[in-house]
Amino acid sequence: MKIGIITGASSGIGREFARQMEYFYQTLDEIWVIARRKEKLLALSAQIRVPVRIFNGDLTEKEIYTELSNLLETEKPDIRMLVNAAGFGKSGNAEDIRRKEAGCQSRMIDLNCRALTEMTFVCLPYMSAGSRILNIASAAAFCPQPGFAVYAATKAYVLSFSRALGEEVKNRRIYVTAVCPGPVDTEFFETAGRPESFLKEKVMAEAPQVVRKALLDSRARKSLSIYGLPMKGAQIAAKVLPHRLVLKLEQIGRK
Ligand SMILES: NC(=O)C1=CN([C@@H]2O[C@H](COP(=O)(O)OP(=O)(O)OC[C@H]3O[C@@H](n4cnc5c(N)ncnc54)[C@H](OP(=O)(O)O)[C@@H]3O)[C@@H](O)[C@H]2O)C=CC1
Ligand SMILES: N[C@@H](C=O)C(=O)O
Repeated sequence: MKIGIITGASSGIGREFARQMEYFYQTLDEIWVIARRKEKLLALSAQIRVPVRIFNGDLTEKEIYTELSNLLETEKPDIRMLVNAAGFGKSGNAEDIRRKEAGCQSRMIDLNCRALTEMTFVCLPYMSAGSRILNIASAAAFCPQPGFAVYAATKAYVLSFSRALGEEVKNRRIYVTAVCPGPVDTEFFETAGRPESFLKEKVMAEAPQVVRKALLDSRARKSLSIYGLPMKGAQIAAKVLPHRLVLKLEQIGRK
């Protein structure tokens, strides 16, 4: 059985991957989707031609990994594509966030970093030559971001982990792509709060385009997928300019 697995499929970027995946992989037997909101996953499954298997759970808790591992062990599917999209952010000074919402940033690290890593290791034994992993990092990974400090740090982890893992599994012909979008119009900002920088509002992208580019880049075995000129510019700027200067420019961009 050939399958795709998508975390964070109940909304935004993850849901869009679920919608587009069947067109990129015409031979998939099932798509397995993971998120906490079951009703959203049920609604998604009604929109997709390929049978969808729903895993309703919290990726920061261990139960979901036990359920998934047991099923993988029983069914031994060939995972053709894993998309790690579950994640969240929170705008504001890190210390203020901690004062107002104790535990929020630790949960963010747990979901954005630990859960993504654990999902990858749970799935890798069931991946074979030509399989793909897409880890949703962010353009926030390119440089530290005051006002998004912990979030940007989690995404720097995702980018670093993905690129190193990509080298480690290359000899098995498994291809890893770190997807680094700038702001995308999804429910993300309901949790994160509207972007502090007016520049982010100006470059807001749509999930279908970001996902289409990511799937094409994955097909082309690229280790990095960056949608749109503004974010490509941001990546180059973060590479060539001293981060001290980029940090100053970011502070000017904050409202
Ligand atoms: N939107 C943006 O501007 C950008 C987003 N990203 C990244 O893209 C990814 C997807 O975000 P996006 O689609 O925009 O945001 P959404 O808020 O629309 O989607 C987040 C998804 O993560 C799931 N999720 C959240 N917490 C948990 C949890 N504890 N356990 C399981 N699933 C969870 C949510 O499902 P549920 O609530 O049902 O559990 C939802 O499906 C994230 O990693 C985000 O950091 C990167 C760059 C830009
Ligand atoms: N890239 C976006 C989130 O990851 C943002 O910077 O708002």
